[in-house]
Amino acid sequence: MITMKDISKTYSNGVTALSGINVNIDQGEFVYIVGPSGAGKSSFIRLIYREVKPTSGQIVVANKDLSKLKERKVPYLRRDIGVVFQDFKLLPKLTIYENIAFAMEVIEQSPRIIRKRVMEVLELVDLKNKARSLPHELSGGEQQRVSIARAIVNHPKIVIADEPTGNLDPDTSWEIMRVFEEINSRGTTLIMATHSKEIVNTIKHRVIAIESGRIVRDEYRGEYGYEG
Ligand SMILES: Nc1ncnc2c1ncn2[C@@H]1O[C@H](COP(=O)(O)OP(=O)(O)OP(=O)(O)O)[C@@H](O)[C@H]1O
Repeated sequence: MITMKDISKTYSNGVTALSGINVNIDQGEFVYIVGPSGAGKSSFIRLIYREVKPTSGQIVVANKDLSKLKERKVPYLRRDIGVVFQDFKLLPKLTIYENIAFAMEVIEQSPRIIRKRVMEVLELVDLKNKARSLPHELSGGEQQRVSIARAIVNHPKIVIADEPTGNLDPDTSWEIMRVFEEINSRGTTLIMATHSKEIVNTIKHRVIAIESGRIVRDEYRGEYGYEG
């Protein structure tokens, strides 16, 4: 599903965020990306949905070689990938329903299919009763569940989450994890960068640890491995 071969990334300011990255992630896996601040976790994640391009090496995502992918084909790659951010990134003037529907409108789905699917994902994240609310009327945890609903509405093969619980309290974080577990159990590959020792050590999955731009550990059912 995702293969990186000898990937390195040096930004234009000369900072090398990643080097010598070799990794293979299969369909249906759940992978935590852990490591100290500045280690390269976000850079790793951004490579997958081609928010950044590697300086060297090969990366294949959902059978697409990203080094060869033309700019105009990037939207097709993004259909295979749902992205969840720490700060939700909901559109403030649109209702919850409209925020999610928007992701389907841009790929020109019919109104009938949109209506059915949006209600389906709202049900999955248990927010049907908030469909007409605006984002600011929801709690942080609810807003994050909306952003997860939006990420999965087009049935992506991969969901990527960069610090999705970073702005949430522990109870709310567990709710978010329950939703991710449900999505992953239906066969979606899940990749999540996190600083949460509790989550990684409680809900066991593969752990890829990055330090100073290199993979230093890759374990199935691994531990967080850092303090704090
Ligand atoms: N767009 C950019 N331009 C220049 N340097 C960058 C850019 N993005 C990240 N970096 C640098 O690359 C290195 C890795 O950053 P990255 O954000 O990938 O780390 P991280 O592990 O996600 O950190 P954190 O846990 O703090 O989010 C850091 O030194 C950072 O300053």
